[in-house]
Amino acid sequence: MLRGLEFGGGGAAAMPYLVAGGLGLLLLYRLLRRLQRRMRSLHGKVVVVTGASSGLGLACARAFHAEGARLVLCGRDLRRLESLRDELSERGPEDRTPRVVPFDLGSPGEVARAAERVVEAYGRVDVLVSGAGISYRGEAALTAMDVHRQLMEVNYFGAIALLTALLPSMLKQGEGHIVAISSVQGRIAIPFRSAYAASKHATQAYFDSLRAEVADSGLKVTVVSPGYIRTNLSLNALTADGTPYHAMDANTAGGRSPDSVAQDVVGAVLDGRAEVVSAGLVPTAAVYLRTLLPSLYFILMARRARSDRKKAEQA
Ligand SMILES: NC(=O)C1=CN([C@@H]2O[C@H](COP(=O)(O)OP(=O)(O)OC[C@H]3O[C@@H](n4cnc5c(N)ncnc54)[C@H](OP(=O)(O)O)[C@@H]3O)[C@@H](O)[C@H]2O)C=CC1
Ligand SMILES: CCCCCCCCCCCCCCCC(=O)OCC(=O)COP(=O)(O)O
Repeated sequence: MLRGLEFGGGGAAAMPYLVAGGLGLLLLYRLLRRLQRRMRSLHGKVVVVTGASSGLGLACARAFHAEGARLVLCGRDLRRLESLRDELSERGPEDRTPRVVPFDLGSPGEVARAAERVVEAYGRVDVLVSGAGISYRGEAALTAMDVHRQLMEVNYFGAIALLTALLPSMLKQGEGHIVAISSVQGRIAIPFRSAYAASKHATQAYFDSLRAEVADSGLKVTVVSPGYIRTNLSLNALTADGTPYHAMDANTAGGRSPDSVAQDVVGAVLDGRAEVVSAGLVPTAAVYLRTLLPSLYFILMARRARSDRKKAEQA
């Protein structure tokens, strides 16, 4: 008994040393990661960015260019892609002038040809940032099937069609990095986002499978799951009948800056991370809640649906 008490007392006395040791190990781990990151470089790497004409993709293009990468810029809006190319070409040597490959990810016929032009641009692809995407706002029960299909076509099928066309050359190289820009809505589903959340859940699952399959081929796969970002996403979102939503949501307007999320994307590539949840406390907590206490999460989401519906009726 006495011995036990003595032991207990000794354990309490050792606690500060254990805490200090733990913190020391954590600091050492962070320091090593920072050193490792400094040793990796994106200089001269060929980085393909889809969705480079706006928002997060545009910010990623700027961030990778600042790291010394050679860029291939993709999107539909040629004018905005060319304007980004001109902006970046003024900031780097001529051999790093970005190439522009415009195409519609929602048009299956265009993707294979576009992939050829993407590889031709610099003769290789080191990093693919699959950032293009559209969102949606609507009641599942009232949503036209064409809208569900369009969300899947752009966010999921288009993205994996491009990747499938680029994979053989990346596998042949034996090194490369694939970054899927998903969303926290690839981990949790919220009301009135059925088509969007479904397309992002599909993205998460596909890239998790792929990561395992290419693990021994020298290719890394990162899924980035951001929370709200200040971009045009809500303006461009589709509604239940397929017409654009055309409004800036408060959540979108109050979201993180695209530049800071782009820094997380660059960091994830430099650190070779498998996944990054780039979101605030509440969306991140929601991801854990959905996994650990799903019944509570479902109750909260039913409440959210009721409240959103009431707000829409009053508006
Ligand atoms: N904003 C947010 O709150 C969040 C965004 N995300 C994700 O970030 C990604 C980027 O979105 P974000 O920057 O916010 O939104 P934006 O609307 O600002 O940008 C979307 C980009 O996707 C491109 N795109 C859309 N449709 C197509 C298409 N059919 N073919 C080719 N390119 C297309 C657009 O280019 P163009 O018009 O030239 O075709 C544009 O460059 C998306 O995958 C989104 O789901 C994730 C979490 C939160
Ligand atoms: C601190 C304890 C919190 C416990 C969690 C309670 C659950 C609260 C639910 C919160 C839901 C967060 C949703 C976040 C959605 C989001 O960030 O989505 C990112 C996007 O992709 C945005 O696309 P959208 O078209 O929806 O604007």
